[in-house]
Amino acid sequence: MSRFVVKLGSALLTQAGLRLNEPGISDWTRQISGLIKSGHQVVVVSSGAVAAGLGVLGLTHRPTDMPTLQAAAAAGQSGLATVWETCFRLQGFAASQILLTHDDLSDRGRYLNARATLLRLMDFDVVPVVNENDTVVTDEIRFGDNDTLAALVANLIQADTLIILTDQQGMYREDPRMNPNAELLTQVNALDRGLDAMASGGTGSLGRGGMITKVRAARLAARSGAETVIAHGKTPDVIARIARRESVGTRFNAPEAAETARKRWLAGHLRVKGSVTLDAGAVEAVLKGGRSVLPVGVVAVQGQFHRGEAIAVLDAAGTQLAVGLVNYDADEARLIQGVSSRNLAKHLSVPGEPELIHCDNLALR
Ligand SMILES: Nc1ncnc2c1ncn2[C@@H]1O[C@H](COP(=O)(O)OP(=O)(O)O)[C@@H](O)[C@H]1O
Ligand SMILES: N[C@@H](CCC(=O)OP(=O)(O)O)C(=O)O
Repeated sequence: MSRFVVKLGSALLTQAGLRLNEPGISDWTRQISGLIKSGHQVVVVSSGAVAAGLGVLGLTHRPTDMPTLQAAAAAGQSGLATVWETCFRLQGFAASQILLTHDDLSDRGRYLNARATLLRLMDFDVVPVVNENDTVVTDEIRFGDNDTLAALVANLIQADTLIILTDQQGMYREDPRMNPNAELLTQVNALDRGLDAMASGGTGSLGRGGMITKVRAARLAARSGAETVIAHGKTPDVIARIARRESVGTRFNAPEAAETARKRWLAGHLRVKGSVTLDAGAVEAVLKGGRSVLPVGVVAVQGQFHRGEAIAVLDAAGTQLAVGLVNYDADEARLIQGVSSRNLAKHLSVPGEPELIHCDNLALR
């Protein structure tokens, strides 16, 4: 048995951006049902609520303001879920709707709950259809694109393969909308940082993330050992062919062994309330030595956060190196930055742990 997350983007799920692509959804449900009948488990991550809602609201263009976008998502989501459910029922399966926000996945208790529910649904052969809960999220906490959400779901259920279906044959060396002669990449290493420069954030008129969010999603999925395949959703039998490991689209190999579940959960904190900047010695200790972040190596503290919350760890250039759970409030961290751990009592009335972030609570980016 293998576990798959199949993500379908807005570019595929709508017809001219105004109606749901029902023939497409019918064909993908047929393919996904085939996988389930062969003993595999599948979670679907489906975009398309906003695009479907535009038609319901009588709009001909995607609005830019949040209330109208959120209204469109609410108006479109029920129709989207109904189409998935109807199509799966015709294949002999039930479907279920799961709407998630970033907060659901950054709170450890809710994360574990979501995991248990998804796994239980699949035990019952009920197909979870996941989307972002667009109607309630604010700009600060939204994933925005469903590529990131799909990668976190792949981490959550420890999927073997994340399949991202879009309106291109895969990832090219350059955006094919800019250079139609760009070369299609068939096999890459998900951890190769060189891929970022080839993937632009440019999208079609409906998508949100472009290729860059897909590359980041592949890297995130690789944390739990999942491979990612990006392919064109209209390639005949694309899902079955990927499951048979045929060469379709771009396969992102996941070379590293899976991280611990706790570190994966930590790495999924994409929105943080603050950060600390490290000096060069501390950067080296954290990156190469796998060491804790000590107050003595901190040169600046940004934002307002509380003990136990997730914060980012930056180098002097502002590059995010890691995310970790901090042992002090921001105000305390400012008092002890640059201070040796044995001298904390001189700066704090109640000194706590010697580490600002313990290495067990630190996930490298
Ligand atoms: N290197 C690249 N290879 C392929 N597509 C790219 C690349 N860089 C940018 N893109 C763009 O990414 C788009 C797909 O992303 P997006 O529109 O967000 O679709 P979806 O809704 O499926 O997520 C493509 O149509 C393409 O224009
Ligand atoms: N949650 C949104 C989808 C966001 C989005 O457009 O994502 P994507 O198609 O992955 O670029 C919706 O249902 O409309």
